[in-house]
Amino acid sequence: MHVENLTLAYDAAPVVDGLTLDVPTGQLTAVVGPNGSGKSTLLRGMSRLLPPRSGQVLLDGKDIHQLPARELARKLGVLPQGPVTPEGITAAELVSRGRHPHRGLFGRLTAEDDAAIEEALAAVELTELRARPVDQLSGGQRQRVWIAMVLAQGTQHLLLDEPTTYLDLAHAVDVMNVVHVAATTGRTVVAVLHDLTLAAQYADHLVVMGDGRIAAEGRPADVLTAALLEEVFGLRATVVQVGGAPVVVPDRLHHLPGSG
Ligand SMILES: Nc1ncnc2c1ncn2[C@@H]1O[C@H](COP(=O)(O)OP(=O)(O)OP(=O)(O)O)[C@@H](O)[C@H]1O
Repeated sequence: MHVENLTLAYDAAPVVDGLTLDVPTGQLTAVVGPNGSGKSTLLRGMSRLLPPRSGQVLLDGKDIHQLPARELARKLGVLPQGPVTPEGITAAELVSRGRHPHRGLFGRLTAEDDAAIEEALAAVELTELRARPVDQLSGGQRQRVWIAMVLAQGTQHLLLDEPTTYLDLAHAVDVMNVVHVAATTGRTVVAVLHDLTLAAQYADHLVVMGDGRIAAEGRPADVLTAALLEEVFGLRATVVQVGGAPVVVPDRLHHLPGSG
């Protein structure tokens, strides 16, 4: 996947500003950055939810806006920020919607569809809750159902906007493990993440956004430095290496009122 000189806007001012990004194939790319830096907007632009002001997004060498919707849905799975759950739908029904792009003329689920749905539910440990209405699940369980839906779609490319929102740390790690497995089995994953430590632990490639542009990108250990955190996030922190990946320890004293 390649983003070329992409500019995105909701009104006059660009929110993503002439951004170029070569997404490494078959790897996990994490996009981090302060609130409002344009991460979700970038993902919307990459998934055709928002048309570009200028520039383009290429998938397998083709402009995503030139691809028929069904073909795009077979190649690209998207977890948007805050997806709206249809009323009364069960977990298994919602996950089965991930199979829509693959369904034939009469729309019946095939054995292959059933297997993909079961595998996705199991991957996020929701098999037992499959018959429950999604609007009766906890925020974290609901988030996992949506992730299962995207996984069931079985696409080569995945765009995930904050997949670990609402999740406790153990479930966040479980979901990141699932995402990591997807990447190690050849799928290309781009995930917006807020937790810098999780991002650094899992990402092959880290993209740091600041003000609609890429402030830095590369291997997490090279990118995530104290100087960058101060410059882009306005955060004073110490970065320590654990198991070869950087861990961010905020220097909270600098943020306490009256601490100067
Ligand atoms: N639908 C919209 N209409 C108008 N402006 C928007 C819309 N969505 C986002 N914006 C603005 O675009 C800018 C970037 O927002 P975006 O959601 O892409 O940032 P983000 O980096 O994902 O932030 P966060 O970390 O808070 O989720 C912000 O200034 C935001 O107010």
